[in-house]
Amino acid sequence: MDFCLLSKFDDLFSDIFLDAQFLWFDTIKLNTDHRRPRIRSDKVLKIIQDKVLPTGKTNEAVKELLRYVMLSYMDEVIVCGMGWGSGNSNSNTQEQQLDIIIIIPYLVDKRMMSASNSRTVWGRDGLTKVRGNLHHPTPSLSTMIQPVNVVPSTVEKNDDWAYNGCQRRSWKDMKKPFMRENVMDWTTRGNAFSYFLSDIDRMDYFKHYLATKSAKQQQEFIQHMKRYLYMYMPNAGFEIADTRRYGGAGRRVEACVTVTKDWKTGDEMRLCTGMIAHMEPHQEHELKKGNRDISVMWSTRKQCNCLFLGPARFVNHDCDPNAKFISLGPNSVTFKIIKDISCGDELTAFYGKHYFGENNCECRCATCETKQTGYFASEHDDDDTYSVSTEKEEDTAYRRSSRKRKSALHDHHEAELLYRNKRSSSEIQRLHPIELEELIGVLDKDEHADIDDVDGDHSGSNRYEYSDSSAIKQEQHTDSMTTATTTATTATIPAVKQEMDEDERPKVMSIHFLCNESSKQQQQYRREDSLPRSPSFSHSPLDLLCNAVLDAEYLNVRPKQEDITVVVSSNIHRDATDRVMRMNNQYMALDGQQQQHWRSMDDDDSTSDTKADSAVGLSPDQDTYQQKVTPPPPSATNIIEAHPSSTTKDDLSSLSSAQPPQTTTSSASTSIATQWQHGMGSLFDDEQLSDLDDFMDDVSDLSSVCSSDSALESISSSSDETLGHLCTPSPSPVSSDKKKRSLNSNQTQVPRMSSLASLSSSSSTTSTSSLPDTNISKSSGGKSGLDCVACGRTLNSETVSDPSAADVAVANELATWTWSPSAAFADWRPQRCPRCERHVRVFNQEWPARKIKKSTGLNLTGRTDGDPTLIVPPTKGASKKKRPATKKHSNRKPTSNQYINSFKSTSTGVTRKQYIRSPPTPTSEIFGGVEDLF
Ligand SMILES: C[S@@+](CC[C@H](N)C(=O)[O-])C[C@H]1O[C@@H](n2cnc3c(N)ncnc32)[C@H](O)[C@@H]1O
Repeated sequence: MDFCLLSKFDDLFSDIFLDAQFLWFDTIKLNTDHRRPRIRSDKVLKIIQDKVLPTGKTNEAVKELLRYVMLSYMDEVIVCGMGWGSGNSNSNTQEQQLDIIIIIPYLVDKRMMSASNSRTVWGRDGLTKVRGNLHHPTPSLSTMIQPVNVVPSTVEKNDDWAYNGCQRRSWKDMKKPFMRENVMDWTTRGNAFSYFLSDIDRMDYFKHYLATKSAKQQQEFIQHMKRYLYMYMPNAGFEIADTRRYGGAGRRVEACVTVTKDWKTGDEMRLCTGMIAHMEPHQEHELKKGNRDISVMWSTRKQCNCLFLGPARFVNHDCDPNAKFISLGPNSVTFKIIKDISCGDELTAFYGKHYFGENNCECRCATCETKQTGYFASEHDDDDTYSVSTEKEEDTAYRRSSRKRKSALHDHHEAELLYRNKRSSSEIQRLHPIELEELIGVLDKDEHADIDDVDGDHSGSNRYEYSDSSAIKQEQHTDSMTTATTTATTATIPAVKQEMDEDERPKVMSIHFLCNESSKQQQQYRREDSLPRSPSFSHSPLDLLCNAVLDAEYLNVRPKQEDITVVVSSNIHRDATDRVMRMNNQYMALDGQQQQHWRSMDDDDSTSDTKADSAVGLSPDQDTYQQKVTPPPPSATNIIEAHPSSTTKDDLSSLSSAQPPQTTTSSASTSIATQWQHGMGSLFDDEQLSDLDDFMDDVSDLSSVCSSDSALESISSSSDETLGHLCTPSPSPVSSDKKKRSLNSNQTQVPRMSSLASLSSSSSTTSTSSLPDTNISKSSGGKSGLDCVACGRTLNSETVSDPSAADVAVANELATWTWSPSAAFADWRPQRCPRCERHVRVFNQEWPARKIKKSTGLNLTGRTDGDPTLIVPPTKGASKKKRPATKKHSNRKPTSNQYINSFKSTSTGVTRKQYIRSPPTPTSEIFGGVEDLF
């Protein structure tokens, strides 16, 4: 697919399907000239809610979208006209002539515009203001619109006013004085407008947009639109959320993907897809210039950079990811789960070893934070690190100051070894009994299998059950067909080339299954493969041994691996000789049958891979590794949970000091999560749930925005005394300066705790995001004194730990917990946190009220202590429960009748739908208002 086009499509769809719906910040766009289209997002949402959310009918949604978007556009126009007429001096007073001004979009029939006898020219500022209130950006409107005067009272249904020119009539002909409501009434009855709109109806926006596109491009447009719609499908199992983890010092909000249900290892998230487009070097350069090269991937097969777009592009990198890229076809990518993921966790993949600088030295993933590597590596240890023994050097390979020097060497060495590894596979066979060629064969075969699978078995956890499945399959089929001609390519050579050519190695995600080359290219690769290898590598025993070691590792991991990019982890070199000798000895000691068995075990092992994409191939077995470094002693936190009152400080402190922090944290996280799930489980009765309920259940709080330290704070506040000990500053060698860098997405500053420090980023991404909002209300009483009415989190002001981030925080105001009333919303105070607001708007569900079937005395956090400060939103079974938070905010000024009504009904017992209408928020207020209009 053409890069330019795909990037434009992606900007458009991420805007209308994400930014305008789901998120309260704008995702990064690839085109600087992108402007949000003037499409009513509530209309789009309605289509999604009608067609996709309940039944997953994306085809119908696409049809509707294409048909109605222009109509929505005109609705907006009417509002603008009304706003202007009601308050501006350009319009006459109630008793006098009044022009209702309709802005006719540029794209609308030109005849209408030429027919207009416009008198009133809109000032750009006035228009900006009106439109600003409607949450629309203001592009160069002056070039996009033309004023037209219409006199409402005199325009009859069949008046051919548009073509005969607009006649100006007196507003006083109207029976009622000009009031906002009358205009609404008029527009609703809309004689003229019904005619007008029906005309517009035939000129829809997207059709116009697509008119200039070829049939293939139109197809791609629709296909890409569907990729975004898949996000809303009931069985999608993921959603796009926000995170500050990767946002740099300014804690910029970025997008991430969080899962909305539990995923098991081996599952494929086939509704979270991305498309890859080939990119020319100059295009890449352009992206780089604008700092928009976020989704660039290196295709080792195509030997070029590609752009990776679609919802899948929001998956962030983690050095110990829980998913890996897999192919849905030559240009289509999705994810395979490689570690069990709990609902609410962030989905992560491995981009490549050097994506974030040498050895990912700038990586901010949770794993790096836990291990104090990457961005979180200690400056403190740097200088000593490089000069110590080799083994130690490998242990501290990611230390910061030595990073450049070391990694340069490391990479060179690595690439060399890698190349030799490939080169001398025959020699290695002599050393090692398992045939490398065979293994590579398996890899290729598996890659085929993976792609073939797309067309075949859909019996996985997320198979397509809806009418669009055929369309999806069709796409996949097309992709697969293309793939069939290309998968024969041997991927190892480009991989080696990539590793070898240090200068050319791009800072890109490494996806290796891209395989769209022409057969000519494939032949070229094959030719290269058969060429004699470079003689520049020595054949010394040491080299051969290294090769053997690499192969030993290679063979040690699961051979069913689609990824082909091979990156050698520094850990691999450790105990290299030992391992080879041991393996050989063991193998040789077996009789023929056992050897056969050993091999088949290797073949069958489907659970050992823990690294996605390129890292998996040669990474040491993760389980073994983890067992080595983190023995599982009893966890202090577990004890606290089990016996909160009986655990003494001494017990805790001794436990705390007796075990490695990672272990404690990890256990704590798991344990708390389990406890919570257990508590919540008692609320639910899964078997009785309808399909819809299942979906609702799947939609969860995505805690990326949640301050992980808030959770810590909550935990610590829940057993303040007990945990007091643990809250002493960590004896970690990390300097205090460095600690500040453990910023993550925290808003609340709490002491770093030795045992709980890494709770916020406990191993992998299974961190607090999967935790409930335990004791949220206890931690509330924030400075602003506001709690989210749904989840109870405190809507407190942002505390930015990094002084350099302060200005950025201001810019991010709307995307944070911080609120500041603007002129437009002077009477509005936030009552839901952004996440809950989003769920209410999009899913018609108050988070986390869904799925709760009956009142069990448990509050929403799953605790049974009946804390009166905790909020229990009305649910199916407990709809009459009074919400303390409602009471708490009841003295606030209601902003609309609707608010008051729904407010009343809340206190008398309401349906869930009624409940979600209250209280007003910026979006609900606006959209509510606009809905009232039409
Ligand atoms: C493919 S995008 C992922 C989605 C991205 N967060 C967004 O909002 O569009 C890749 C970008 O995400 C950020 N990112 C992802 N993983 C990261 C990590 N482990 N460390 C630092 N930045 C990361 C970087 O800005 C990177 O360029």
